[in-house]
Amino acid sequence: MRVVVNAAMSADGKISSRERTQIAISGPEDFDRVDELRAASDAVMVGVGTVLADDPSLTLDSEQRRTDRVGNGDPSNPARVIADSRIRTPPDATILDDAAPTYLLVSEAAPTDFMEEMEDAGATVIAAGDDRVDLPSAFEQLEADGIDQLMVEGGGELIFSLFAADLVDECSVFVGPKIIGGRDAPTLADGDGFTEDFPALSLKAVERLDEGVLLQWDVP
Ligand SMILES: NC(=O)C1=CN([C@@H]2O[C@H](COP(=O)(O)OP(=O)(O)OC[C@H]3O[C@@H](n4cnc5c(N)ncnc54)[C@H](OP(=O)(O)O)[C@@H]3O)[C@@H](O)[C@H]2O)C=CC1
Ligand SMILES: Nc1nc(O)c(N)c(N[C@@H]2O[C@H](COP(=O)(O)O)[C@@H](O)[C@H]2O)n1
Repeated sequence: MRVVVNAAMSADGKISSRERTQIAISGPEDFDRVDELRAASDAVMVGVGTVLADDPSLTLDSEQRRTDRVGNGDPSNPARVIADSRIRTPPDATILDDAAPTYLLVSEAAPTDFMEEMEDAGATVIAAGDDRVDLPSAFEQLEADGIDQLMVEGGGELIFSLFAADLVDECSVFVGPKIIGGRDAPTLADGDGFTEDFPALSLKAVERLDEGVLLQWDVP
């Protein structure tokens, strides 16, 4: 499975403010590129922190792209994937609507009644890991279900874990014309951070977009 990380950060490297509310860092050109990347992916993933902060839909904005996917024999929207060890996703979260299939990656510590509630809401629950989602194992199960390209939008905790598990193939970051600041504001990769063996990136493309810059790296 190809794993493509895509996010937007401020000029000072923040993906949100310390209040963890959704901030539009991308401009219209970048949001359109994100929609195109979603359309080219089998599934779009975020961590439960992003679900709680943003209540995203993770679906396509463009009607034409939905029509094109159906013409190619795909569902109109890519599937949605949430890493949520103990099921903190609220039952009324937008990602549980019927606009696209949703996979909830949970751990064995997730309460059984919550798992049933999510399945009743239409989600496919995949359990992997004792206390926290074991991403390599969960990804094997997604791949077995036909997900060949997974786009990961964030947030910083999930992205760090993906780099730590050596699961990222490509990383695209839009750097927007804002300073957000704040030592507690989330960055592209949070978690515990690396102190050695820093993942190395190979620069693939640099492009001016909106009033910012799109940077694209391969992760060898
Ligand atoms: N500018 C941008 O492009 C984007 C910005 N954001 C912003 O990011 C912020 C949210 O980021 P953040 O708080 O880091 O949350 P994340 O979306 O990264 O979710 C993190 C949570 O995912 C769960 N999780 C389950 N398994 C794992 C695992 N193996 N590794 C890591 N996490 C796991 C954990 O909760 P548990 O232990 O309960 O399972 C963890 O706390 C919001 O402010 C949002 O607006 C988000 C996406 C894109
Ligand atoms: N690419 C990008 N640029 C920004 O400026 C952003 N704030 C985000 N946020 C991500 O998009 C999700 C919202 O998606 P929907 O519009 O609800 O489908 C949000 O949850 C973040 O993952 N991304």
